Amino acid sequence: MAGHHVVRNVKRPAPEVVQGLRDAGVATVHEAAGRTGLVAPAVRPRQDGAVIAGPAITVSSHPGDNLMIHAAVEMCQEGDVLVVTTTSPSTDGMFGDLLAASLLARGVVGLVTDAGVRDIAALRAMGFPVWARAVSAQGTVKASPGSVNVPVVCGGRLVRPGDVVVADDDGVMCVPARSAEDVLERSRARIAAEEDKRAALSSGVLGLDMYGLREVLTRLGVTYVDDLPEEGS
Ligand SMILES: O=C([O-])CC(=O)C(=O)O
Ligand SMILES: [Mg+2]
Repeated sequence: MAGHHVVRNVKRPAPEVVQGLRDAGVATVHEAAGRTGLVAPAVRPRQDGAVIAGPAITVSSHPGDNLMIHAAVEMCQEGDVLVVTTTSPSTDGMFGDLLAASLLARGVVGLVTDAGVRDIAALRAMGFPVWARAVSAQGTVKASPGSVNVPVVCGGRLVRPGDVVVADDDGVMCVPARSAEDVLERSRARIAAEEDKRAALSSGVLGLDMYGLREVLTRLGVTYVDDLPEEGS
């Protein structure tokens, strides 16, 4: 489908599924998704301690131009996460406290962007969390067409509108809408298993024994010696 579009309809996943993935956190969800779906770590948290999850509203924008972010705000609903990408690499500060005020008014829980943000002190003070490739004061214009709610690539990951974006201090995950329930189930199983492991490790059990890693080391030819052998011996 050629051209630029603002797509109105987004199929959003069930709120319980979104909430469950948020509670599980990025690292667990990433493991549960078979170690797929992680947005590149260069798209990193710009505050401490924020944890969000929500359906993605996506923006494909011309670099250095935030016109389509303004168009996207109107498409956002309570609980959504705005995901902004540019059609070629850009670190321009295309998002700041004014746009955040607008998103907060619609109940949006955070921004993930492959480009830059600015007004970072104000964003932190107002409690609007952002995960961004850059912080840059570089200003942008409102002059070029783009699209809202089309599939985009953010930090090397495909993000479709309505996919579940989970973001915390560890980074950003995108869970495809069709596998969100399955990934939640696997996340819960991992959390339960990790409770037992945490208790064992805290009691002094070694990972070497708990995971059967002594055999792995042996198989890989790793040997234990009391002292490093002299060179040449
Ligand atoms: O207005 C802009 O171009 C971006 C910005 O700084 C804001 O949203 O506050
Ligand atoms: Mg500003």
